[in-house]
Amino acid sequence: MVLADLGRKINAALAQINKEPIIDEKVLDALLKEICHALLEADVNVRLVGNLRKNVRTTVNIQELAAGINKRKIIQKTVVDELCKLVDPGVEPYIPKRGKQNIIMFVGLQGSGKTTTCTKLAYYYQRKGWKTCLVCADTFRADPVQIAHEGVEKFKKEGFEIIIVDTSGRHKQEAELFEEMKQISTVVNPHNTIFVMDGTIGQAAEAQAKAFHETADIGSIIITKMDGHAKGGGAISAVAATHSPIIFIGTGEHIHDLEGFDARRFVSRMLGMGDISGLMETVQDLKLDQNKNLMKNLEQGIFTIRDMYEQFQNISKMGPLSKMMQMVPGMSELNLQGSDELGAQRIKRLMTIMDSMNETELDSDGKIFQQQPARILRVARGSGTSVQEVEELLVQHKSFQGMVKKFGGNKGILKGMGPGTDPSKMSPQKMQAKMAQMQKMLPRGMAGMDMNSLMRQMMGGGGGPGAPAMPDLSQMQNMMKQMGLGGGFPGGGGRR
Ligand SMILES: Nc1nc2c(ncn2[C@@H]2O[C@H](COP(=O)(O)OP(=O)(O)OP(=O)(O)O)[C@@H](O)[C@H]2O)c(=O)[nH]1
Repeated sequence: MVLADLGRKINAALAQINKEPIIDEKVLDALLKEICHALLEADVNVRLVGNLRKNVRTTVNIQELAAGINKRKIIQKTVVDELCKLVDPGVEPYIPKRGKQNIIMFVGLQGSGKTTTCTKLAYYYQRKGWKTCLVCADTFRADPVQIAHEGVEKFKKEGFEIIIVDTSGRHKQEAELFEEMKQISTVVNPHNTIFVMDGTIGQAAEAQAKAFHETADIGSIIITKMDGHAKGGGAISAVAATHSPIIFIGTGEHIHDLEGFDARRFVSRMLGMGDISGLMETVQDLKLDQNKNLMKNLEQGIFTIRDMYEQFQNISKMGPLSKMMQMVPGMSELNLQGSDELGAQRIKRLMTIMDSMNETELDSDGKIFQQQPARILRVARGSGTSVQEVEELLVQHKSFQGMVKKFGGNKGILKGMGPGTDPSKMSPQKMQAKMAQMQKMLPRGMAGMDMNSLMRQMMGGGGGPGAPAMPDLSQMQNMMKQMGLGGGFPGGGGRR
């Protein structure tokens, strides 16, 4: 993601002031110049960048700051606050209400990713247990207004809670598009109109957002295509043009590639500081607390084969592992997109093997297979795999057990995240402590690595027992293996 470049540049500028012996006007000017330059390069609107510079200068008055006050900290905090303001209009988005009918209308230009995003959003709510449906008024036929109206009325009668209306962006004339949008809006009377914007459009974003804002009562924004080469800065201007909050960003073409948006978390992730509360929410979404046995086991550092099976089931529902990894402080710079397919395929394969295990085996810690190797042959035959693959699964399980001991247990990261914990209510101190704890758990020497060669090493299947030892990379590979990613399986590949 190109935003990571922006984050890196801002980070470097912020870090630079730590090296300056004296913080004076000159240092502040140089810092602001660097930051503004980076923002402009990322296509953030010139006026917004100018505002940011002015606001920082107003808030941080070097002359008036008393001696002894930590000027560096004040400058850094002010810059982060201003970056957050860029993407946060200070307006609360519409929150759907349970048990009610929430009509959500999508608008946006052709190709912005509307239809894809409607589907992702419908799936997002469905996964969370809402009765959800889609009205496809995104049609070539001449009667989209009627289709939208009839569709919404039908689903209202049937008691759907989330009714998403997709509209068309295929018009030769902008005026026609806006007229149709108005007519559909009148007949479906949406609770929330979501403006979908392509994250790659750069400086054109502001004018486009303004035009939509003047016609439709835009309630929220979703920015798509924030994977790949989106500079993203242009789309940020949409917030200022519409005074509407970004609620999600699209980060790929798959149904899971929709991420909730929160200004502070976004900036924190962009600056490589991780997104602990996002990670905690994701972990909570795994509904560990509904599985009392697992929670109890984790706290004691126990992890049976069945636990692994259930976690794979949950993870498959949650979407790509790379999304979770990017929330870990220091991991955001790793572009793990390509490994998702591989991870998903691998998980499926491993689950097939576990499907052929009996109750005793599933509830065991895996040692039973070493004691009675005939079981391995039986499972391999039953699952249509090979002895080697079953053995690989057992190795995988063992490394997960190690991970659970590290992350779980009394001092683990999962401690305090049991049933009823709400990460959004966690105190900043506790959040900070968790973050520091996670950072300590990361493999040594990750910072400053050549990411390309790291990716080559991880995905190239060069790892696994027997591979030449690489001090930093082997640790990284281990971690990736433990998370179920990377080509590090012994004899990688197997039958697929
Ligand atoms: N990489 C990436 N591609 C996306 C994302 N969202 C949508 N796309 C792709 O963008 C293209 C256009 O998406 P659509 O959903 O058809 O766009 P639309 O706005 O509905 O377009 P019309 O139906 O023509 O109005 C498709 O190829 C999608 O797969 C995203 O977040 N990332």
